[in-house]
Amino acid sequence: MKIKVCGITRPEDLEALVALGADYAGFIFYGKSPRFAGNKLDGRTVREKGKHIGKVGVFVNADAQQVLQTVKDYGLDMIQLHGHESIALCEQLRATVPVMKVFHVDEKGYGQASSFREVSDYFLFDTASADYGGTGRQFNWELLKDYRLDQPFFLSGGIGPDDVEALLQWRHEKLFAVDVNSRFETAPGVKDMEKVAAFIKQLKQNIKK
Ligand SMILES: O=C(O)c1ccccc1NCC(=O)[C@H](O)[C@H](O)COP(=O)(O)O
Repeated sequence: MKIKVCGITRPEDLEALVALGADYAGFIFYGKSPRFAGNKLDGRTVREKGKHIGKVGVFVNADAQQVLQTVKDYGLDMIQLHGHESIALCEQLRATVPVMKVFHVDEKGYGQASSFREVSDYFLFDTASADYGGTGRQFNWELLKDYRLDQPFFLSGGIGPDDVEALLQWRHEKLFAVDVNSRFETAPGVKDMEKVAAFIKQLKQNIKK
């Protein structure tokens, strides 16, 4: 199982993630997020310090030009579309960069994921919220048990330091990565690297695939 740590806003946190062997770092390019990276990290820093980690840019209802310029500036390896982006926009962007479309999970299911299967490389499943993401709240993972699409998914939403055992127990053949964020912070955008280190170590040491 891969690990993505989202909401990185400090060069030292990016460096630490690389040293810890995290698979992906997430950078939020959504101005209303308290984890907005656009005014705290410049492209050169991210490209240089993030050479050995997958760099994922998180966008919410941004237009194609803004996304593509950011992909170029920051050397992003994948984009995470966390808002109400259309199938057409995903298709357009995917011609340049791999796309991970986000769906919010509730009792009704996991949104329109099946309609986006031709235009997404991955899905990310997060907790439903008006703020889009970073809620620190978990959804019931069992709601994904009937997920049968081809796309591998990132499991997200309120995953915290105490969830290692539950993650190791929970099995789904399409579970590709776990995404963590606000439960590993001392303040929004400031990661608690001791907690992140312990989480990565425990998960990587015990995971079977
Ligand atoms: O984290 C944010 O502030 C955020 C705001 C708006 C859109 C997305 C955002 N985060 C994207 C992520 O991928 C988070 O890791 C995901 O929502 C889970 O966050 P958390 O519940 O805090 O673990």
